[in-house]
Amino acid sequence: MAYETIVVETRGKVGLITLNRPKALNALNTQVLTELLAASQAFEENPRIGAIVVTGSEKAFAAGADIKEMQSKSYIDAYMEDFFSGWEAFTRIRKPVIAAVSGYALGGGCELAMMCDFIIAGDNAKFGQPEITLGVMPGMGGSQRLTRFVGKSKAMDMCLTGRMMDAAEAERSGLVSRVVPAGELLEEALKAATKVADFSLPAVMMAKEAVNRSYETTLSEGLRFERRLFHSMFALDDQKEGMAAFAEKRTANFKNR
Ligand SMILES: CC(C)=CC(=O)SCCNC(=O)CCNC(=O)[C@H](O)C(C)(C)COP(=O)(O)OP(=O)(O)OC[C@H]1O[C@@H](n2cnc3c(N)ncnc32)[C@H](O)[C@@H]1OP(=O)(O)O
Repeated sequence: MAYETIVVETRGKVGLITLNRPKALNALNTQVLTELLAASQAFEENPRIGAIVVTGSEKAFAAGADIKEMQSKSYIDAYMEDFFSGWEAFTRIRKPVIAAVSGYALGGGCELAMMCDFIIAGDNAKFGQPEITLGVMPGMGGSQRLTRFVGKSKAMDMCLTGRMMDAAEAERSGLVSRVVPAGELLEEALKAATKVADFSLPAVMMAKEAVNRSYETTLSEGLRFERRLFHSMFALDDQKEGMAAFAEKRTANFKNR
């Protein structure tokens, strides 16, 4: 597929997707969604890829859903096409996905970052859910995911006032896993992704599935799910290799089997 709104590259075992609509600060339109899904699906199916990084430009990860594309929609348009539901497919990618956020991550941009497995932010990052200033509210998961990340009080503050959170506040609040100097963001994100990609892919995918399950179920069911997945890992060659490598004081050579 020829991509126009994203740039797709591989860096070793990492698939790198860069949002690329510089004139619109990477606003997320239907074409971006289609291309992002195609690229991430291609990485999902590529056995040489163990992790995916999604990033934007220095100024903007993404300044939101494309306001100009949606401004003239009617209620019936939005309802019949189940507007924004297509983004859920991105959350079904089973390989780990890291968001590397520099600059603005607003509205849908913040929501896309939260769909990833974790967020590494440049120290210039700004997160926000400013939809209220447009006469609407978050529609790509912000009211739900942001609340789970930062708690009710801060999520209400962000969604009701539309204010932005800087990188330091985002880290303190648990929205991002780490903050790095903006100039080193991509390098740090690729380093983290490469570290993940060097581990056993089935172990990584099961760990991702287990953490995600904690959002959807009770603690006792989640613990049971975790234990069952953990038990199943003793059927992996990679479990034998990982533990043998530890005992033999050498680096493990995982085969993703
Ligand atoms: C509604 C739901 C459910 C989800 C959403 O995501 S709605 C969108 C939420 N995001 C926003 O409201 C942010 C909108 N953008 C801004 O407030 C500003 O662009 C800024 C503060 C991020 C940056 O301001 P700056 O002055 O540096 O840059 P601009 O001149 O304003 O923007 C450059 C260029 O990009 C276009 N742009 C920016 N954001 C969007 C967007 N979300 N959708 C469409 N286009 C966007 C902006 O219009 C301008 O283009 P033109 O020069 O052609 O006007």
